[in-house]
Amino acid sequence: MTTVPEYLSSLLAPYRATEPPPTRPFVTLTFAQSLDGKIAGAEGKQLAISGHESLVMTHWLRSLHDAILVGSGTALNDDPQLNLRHLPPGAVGKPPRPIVLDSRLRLSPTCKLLTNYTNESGRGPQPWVVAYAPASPDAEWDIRREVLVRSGARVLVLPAGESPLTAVLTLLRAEGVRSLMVEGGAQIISAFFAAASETKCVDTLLITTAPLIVGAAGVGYDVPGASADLPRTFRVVETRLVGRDSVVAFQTT
Ligand SMILES: NC(=O)C1=CN([C@@H]2O[C@H](COP(=O)(O)OP(=O)(O)OC[C@H]3O[C@@H](n4cnc5c(N)ncnc54)[C@H](O)[C@@H]3O)[C@@H](O)[C@H]2O)C=CC1
Ligand SMILES: Nc1nc(O)c(N)c(N[C@@H]2O[C@H](COP(=O)(O)O)[C@@H](O)[C@H]2O)n1
Repeated sequence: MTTVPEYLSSLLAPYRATEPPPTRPFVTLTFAQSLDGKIAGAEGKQLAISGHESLVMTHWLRSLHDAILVGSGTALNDDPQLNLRHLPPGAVGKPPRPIVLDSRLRLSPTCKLLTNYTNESGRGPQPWVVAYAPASPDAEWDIRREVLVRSGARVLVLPAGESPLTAVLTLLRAEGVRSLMVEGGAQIISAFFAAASETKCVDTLLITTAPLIVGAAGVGYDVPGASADLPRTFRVVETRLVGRDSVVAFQTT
């Protein structure tokens, strides 16, 4: 198949056909988990949770968004590429802009996101790093920023302190991002669940569950007040088997 699966394009059609709110992009929160709700192994070890078919699905989903966001924990731990390399040969898809939410500018200047950008002849979009300004002048922070910029990143800076995710989303919308796919990791997923229940800032939630048990030492995520709040925030719109994995899609109520 060389075009986006119909169920994915229909899922996002309402958002792709309309203008997002002025304060945020359309947001899709998505991740892969085991049957026991783990997204990584002990000590954050990256796991191949998705089977081949659902991994391809995730790459099609990436192609339907302007940008894809991960936290700095994921960027440091997994050194992801966030591109479309698992699409089948001949497939045409627009690569999303990678964005790392990196409060303290910990991203490595030699990470794949930056080296892919600077080394590739047919470059994808420039990676953006969203950071928070230091509370007081900090020469080391200034150097880290300079190094990242020289290594190919665009660094966007929010005011000092942990800005709420709504401020991050407003900044990205002001910078022209109309649709944002959020892939993780654990802290970011938990923060988006909390923000979704408070402000309904997640339009689509798509969870891939693989038939694996990781065990108690694996990394999970938190959903505040889940049993009461999830149905108030999201309704199920699609459940399907994708290869050996089950995929459940929710949209905001
Ligand atoms: N199975 C899956 O689909 C995925 C699994 N993962 C796994 O997740 C793990 C990494 O997760 P974490 O260590 O929790 O790191 P994370 O990727 O959630 O990043 C956390 C960092 O994000 C930044 N941040 C900025 N604003 C924030 C806010 N409002 N709330 C929370 N964080 C904010 C902070 O610098 C914080 O340290 C890795 O083991 C990785 O393999 C990551 C993505 C997807
Ligand atoms: N969909 C999905 N399935 C898994 O099994 C995973 N481990 C992840 N992880 C996420 O994908 C990122 C890696 O992306 P690249 O393959 O390098 O493009 C990783 O950092 C997690 O965000 N996702």
